[in-house]
Order: sequence, then structure tokens, then C-alpha cells
Amino acid sequence: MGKIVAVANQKGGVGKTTTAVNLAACLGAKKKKILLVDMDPQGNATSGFGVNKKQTAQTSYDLLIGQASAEEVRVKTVFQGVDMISSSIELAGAEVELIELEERIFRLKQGLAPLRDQYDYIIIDCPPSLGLITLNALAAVDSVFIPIQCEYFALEGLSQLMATVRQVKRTYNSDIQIEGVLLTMYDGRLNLTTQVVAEVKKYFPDKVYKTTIPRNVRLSEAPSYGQPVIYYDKSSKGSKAYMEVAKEFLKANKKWNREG
Ligand SMILES: Nc1ncnc2c1ncn2[C@@H]1O[C@H](COP(=O)(O)OP(=O)(O)OP(=O)(O)O)[C@@H](O)[C@H]1O
Ligand SMILES: [Mg+2]
Repeated sequence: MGKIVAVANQKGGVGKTTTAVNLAACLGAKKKKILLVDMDPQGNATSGFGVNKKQTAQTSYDLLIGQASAEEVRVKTVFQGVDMISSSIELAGAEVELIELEERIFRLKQGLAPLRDQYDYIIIDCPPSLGLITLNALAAVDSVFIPIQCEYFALEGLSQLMATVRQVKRTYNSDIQIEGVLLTMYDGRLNLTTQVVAEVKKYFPDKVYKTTIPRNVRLSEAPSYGQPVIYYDKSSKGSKAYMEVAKEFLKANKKWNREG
């Protein structure tokens, strides 16, 4: 059974999508079977993976609302090992539509259940909010992976995210764990970065990834070509950093890795 991991942080622009897309691609390149699920109405992970939003008739919205099965909404990508459930702007309405539906917190969990056996890892890109979409993701997962941007106020909102995770653990998903914390847009030359890193490590003593993601223009260019960075520019710093993240991730998840 595949492990389900949400990439979440309600703070906007911290590198959630960049991390979800590139971790998925790197794990795929390392021969894992990956399903990337775009749960953000902005659809950045969808376009970052070169999936044409107009060509995919059904999306994560249809899965969440229960109009389609996971098999129906899943598409292949051109990148090794990675399938995708894309998102569309309709998903923006789901926060409101879900309120009316039964089992509104467990829609995604139920939707993904039939696909779990087909993948090693299912990676969910969350939107920058703690609304019903993110709650659906947190209820569905084994763990949550938290990118934190090394900047002023990096920890702002983190206590809110952690309070939400604790509440989800109490109420909907007692098994949820923190997969790891990833420091993004890292510049070790800056005093500020050093301070932020120290604070984050104090907050999450054992969870901070050794690998950090540098600020790298290739990472920000790659999505406009519809490519994960390992395909856009394999030798870039960003590409190497995300390959290291994938390595660290697999090492931390030995028990989930199937033979062969
Ligand atoms: N390490 C990096 N170096 C340079 N640019 C980066 C890096 N990581 C992310 N970016 C850029 O910063 C912007 C925000 O990143 P991203 O979209 O991954 O964040 P997000 O947390 O998913 O945002 P949102 O909250 O809007 O979903 C994007 O333009 C992305 O290309
Ligand atoms: Mg995003």
C-alpha cells in the first residue's frame, strides 16, 4: 500500500508546489510509482507537470465532489513514473460545495483509496489555506511535509498549522505524522537565514531535513516549460537539491519501499 503525503503550509508562496512537483519527479526518476494530486485551484502543479488543463476533462474537483472515480480522473504524464490528478479552477468552489456533502472531511481519503495499491507514494499539493480542501488532504494522509521559506515571519502561522494538524490527529486521522520540514529559498550567507533555521530546528527538533533548497532561478523557470527541474536543467543546483531531498525522503521511509 502506498504512503500518502501532503505538502502543506497555509502560508502562500513558500515552495509547496515546487516541492510537490520536484519530489514527485525525482522519486519517479528513482523508479518509484508516484501519483501527484493537485488540490490547489491555482493548478500550478498541473501546469508545472506539463499537463494541459484543457485536455483533462475531469479533475481533483470531480473526485472530491464524488462525480468521478480516481481511475477516471487520473492521467499519465510524460515523465518517468508519475501519474497525476490535475486540478482546475472549479476546485475553488469546492470549499463551499463540500459543506453540503456528507462525510465532507473524508471525500479525498475515500476517493484515493482504490488507487493506493498502485503507487509507492501519493503526493498531494495543498492550497495556501486551512480550509476544507486542506482538511480533506490531512484526513487522507499518512504524513505531512512542510516547506518553510527562510525569511522574516517564517514561523508565523506555523503554530496555526500545527494546531490544525493536532486537531486532525485528535478527530479525523490519529495516524498522521510529520514527514519532515524542508527549508526552501535558503541562503546560508544571510544572518537571517541562520536565525530562521535555528528557530525552525527548535520548533521541530527531529524533523528538519538535512538537505536545504537554495534559491535557484532554474526552479522558478522550469514550470513555465511544463517540466520538473530534473528534466529542465538536470545539472542546476535546484535539481541536485531536490534529488537529495528524494534520497533523504526514501531513506526515512525504508519500511514503505517495496522490493523490486
Ligand atoms: N528554491 C527556489 N528558488 C527560486 N524560486 C523558487 C524556489 N522555490 C519556489 N520558487 C518560486 O517561488 C514562487 C512560489 O513557489 P511555489 O509556487 O512553489 O509556492 P507555493 O507555496 O506552492 O505557493 P502557493 O501558496 O501560491 O501555492 C514560484 O514562482 C516558484 O517558482
Ligand atoms: Mg502552490
